Amino acid sequence: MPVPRFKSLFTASVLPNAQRLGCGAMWSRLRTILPSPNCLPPRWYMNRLKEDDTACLSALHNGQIFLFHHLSPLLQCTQRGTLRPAALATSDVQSVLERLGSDGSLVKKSVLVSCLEQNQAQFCLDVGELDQVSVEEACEGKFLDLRKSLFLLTTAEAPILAKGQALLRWHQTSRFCSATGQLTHRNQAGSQRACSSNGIIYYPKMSPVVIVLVSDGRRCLLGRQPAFPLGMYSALAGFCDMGESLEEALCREVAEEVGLELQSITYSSSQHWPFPHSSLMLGCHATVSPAHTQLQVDHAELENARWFSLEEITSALKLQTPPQRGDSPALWLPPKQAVAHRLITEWTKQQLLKDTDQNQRPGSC
Ligand SMILES: NC(=O)C1=CN([C@@H]2O[C@H](COP(=O)(O)OP(=O)(O)OC[C@H]3O[C@@H](n4cnc5c(N)ncnc54)[C@H](OP(=O)(O)O)[C@@H]3O)[C@@H](O)[C@H]2O)C=CC1
Ligand SMILES: [Mg+2]
Repeated sequence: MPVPRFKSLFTASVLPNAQRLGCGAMWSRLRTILPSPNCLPPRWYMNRLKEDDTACLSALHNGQIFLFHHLSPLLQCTQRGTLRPAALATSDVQSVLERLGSDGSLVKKSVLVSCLEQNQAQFCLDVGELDQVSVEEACEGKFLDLRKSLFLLTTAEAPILAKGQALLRWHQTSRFCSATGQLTHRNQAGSQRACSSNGIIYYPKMSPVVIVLVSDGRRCLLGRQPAFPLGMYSALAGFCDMGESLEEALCREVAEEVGLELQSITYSSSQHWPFPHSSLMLGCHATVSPAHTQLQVDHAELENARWFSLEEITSALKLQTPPQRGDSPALWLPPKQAVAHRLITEWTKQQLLKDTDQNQRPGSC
């Protein structure tokens, strides 16, 4: 497809304004002069689909769907033996649903999650009301628990599944208005619900969660919850309390869970995480004084927490398969898609650089 001249014009002049004014307002002003949908940058096109039910329905008919069954995504095996989320053409999903006796309205319950470069929209749909095995056979895939999927998937589509599950769950649990008790109705994109009696609009909610990799300069601190897979340790995390800043939440969580006082905090990156409902994970690094590293683990929160050396972490990062019952307990780290993994990788790189710098100093042997 030829690159539209509009695109470079928007990127250079309109996009910065859109960011300043807020995309919604900017979109309303510009919708009359914009070119056809597949010339729009994907983010703008997504915004249009959220506001225009007819356009969204048409995008759904020409789009792709990731299927879920009771919130577990459908995965397919690739020729190389790896797993990938099944992105099915809407027309194919429609025929499968009809063959399995569902009426045509089910597909309209899809929620908009993403958009490919050529503005082909991607949706998620939960077909929990149909027989799981029949859908798996018809679509040549398997529905797999999302937590397990995130450990197995290496594709860039993993965050789309996480977002899709969070949105689907929100719709399943937000059918009634909390003010009037009346039914709520969703827009076609699934980005909001409105009360049928007083029009209050509800948007999907996320809980802010802080997550921190604490270091004493030589080692990093990881904790283990009883529900974690065998051998897995992760960075310390906790929900923000109402009114707390990121820094206050971090200091409180670390003090509560392991009894340490943080010296410095640096922000790293954030991530949407679909568990337990829908969280915005705010990832940070923090340091404690090497003189005060004694842990007081709160066993109501954590099964265990301990300091890990650089060697232990680098070996764990190389592990390809999770430890099995009966193995000697090896350290197993969170999946690559998790912000905890990113924090651990960043810390490891920083420590290796520090070691290299020290070895290259004049006089070091
Ligand atoms: N992506 C990643 O890399 C990682 C993500 N995480 C995620 O971080 C999340 C938080 O970590 P965790 O250590 O469990 O948190 P906390 O240490 O805050 O402990 C969890 C407890 O906090 C209470 N709580 C307070 N606010 C909420 C809320 N909005 N939703 C649910 N529970 C709340 C609940 O207690 P009660 O039941 O008593 O009310 C819950 O059991 C986890 O859900 C986990 O999935 C964790 C590690 C890595
Ligand atoms: Mg915690």
